[in-house]
Amino acid sequence: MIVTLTLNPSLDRTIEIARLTRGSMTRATATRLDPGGKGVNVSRALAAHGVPTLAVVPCGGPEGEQLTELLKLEGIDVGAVPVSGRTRSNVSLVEPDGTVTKVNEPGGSLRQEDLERVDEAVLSAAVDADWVVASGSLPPGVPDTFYGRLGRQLNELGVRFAVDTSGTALAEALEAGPALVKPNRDELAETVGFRIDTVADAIRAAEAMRAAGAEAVLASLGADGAVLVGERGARWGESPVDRGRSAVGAGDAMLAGYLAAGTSGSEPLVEALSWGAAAVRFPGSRMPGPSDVDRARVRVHPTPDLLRPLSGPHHEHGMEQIR
Ligand SMILES: Nc1ncnc2c1ncn2[C@@H]1O[C@H](COP(=O)(O)OP(=O)(O)O)[C@@H](O)[C@H]1O
Ligand SMILES: O=P(O)(O)OC[C@H]1O[C@](O)(COP(=O)(O)O)[C@@H](O)[C@@H]1O
Repeated sequence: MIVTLTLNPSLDRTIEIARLTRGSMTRATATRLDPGGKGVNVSRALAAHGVPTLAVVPCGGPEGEQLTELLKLEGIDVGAVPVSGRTRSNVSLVEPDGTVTKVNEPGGSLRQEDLERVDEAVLSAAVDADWVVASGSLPPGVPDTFYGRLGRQLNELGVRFAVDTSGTALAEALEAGPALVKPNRDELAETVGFRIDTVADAIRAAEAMRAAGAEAVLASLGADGAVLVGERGARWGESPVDRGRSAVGAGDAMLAGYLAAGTSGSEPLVEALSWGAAAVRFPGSRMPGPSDVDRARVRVHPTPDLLRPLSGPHHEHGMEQIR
């Protein structure tokens, strides 16, 4: 079983519009609502593939109730921890050329007693877990040391810990020696303090993250695929997408694919890339199931082209690269 922890889950509203014009009224052409947050998405992708998973989420207010309802409708086991702060809503505005403008709320505050109950929920579920995955931003009230401390507790239990976050929370988590981290290009650059312009830069940054404590680094590079750096060296692969709809949640689907490979015996980088590319083909943060994943399109390069420049500038969702 794979346990996910999303300390700052969300209701993700995706609104498709013809064109975003600041300061004017725009009518939506389509809209969808997904249960959201990075760990939540990992659980959704795993569940869609029949991989046992539990999503631990603090839930507050009517939005929290709606989140648990939506997750249950997708057949996901939810470890809901009731909290007083309201669950947030995040909005993505999507234009026909694929440009995504995203607004993420900070999320309701968590108090010390909320965090203790979250800890309890994760650690009791961890007893039966192959992995615990902590993903996403920390809501107000949560110290940057939270993931690092959780990682050390999981190490003592002998449970593998994966983390996908940013900033100081990521730097602190590295010190706990996680089995896996999944930075994107911006998170790599922010952590190591140099620009990531080529595959070689990404590999060098991933090596620096290993030196800081991570056992393996799955660094996602948007349209340029991903590098996997671990004790067996560095590998780079890609999975081109012709017609992408939304890269929101693609990193979460990719992480889910990597973890699922451990339970099925498949090649982790191929699973990661094929699940990530499948998510990009869907609107909003819809997660792919088995029939959506096309492993034949994945190219893992035996020798990475180190000098290959990465496409586009550093970006959050990068859909301008998909036409
Ligand atoms: N434009 C794209 N074309 C093909 N694959 C993509 C594209 N954008 C994202 N992906 C896939 O999704 C993965 C995660 O995307 P990325 O934007 O790097 O992460 P995150 O969503 O965490 O910011 C990539 O490694 C890649 O496999
Ligand atoms: O916790 P954060 O960093 O605010 O991110 C939350 C958002 O991340 C998502 O999980 C999508 O993640 P990515 O686009 O980074 O893959 C959304 O569902 C959610 O709105």
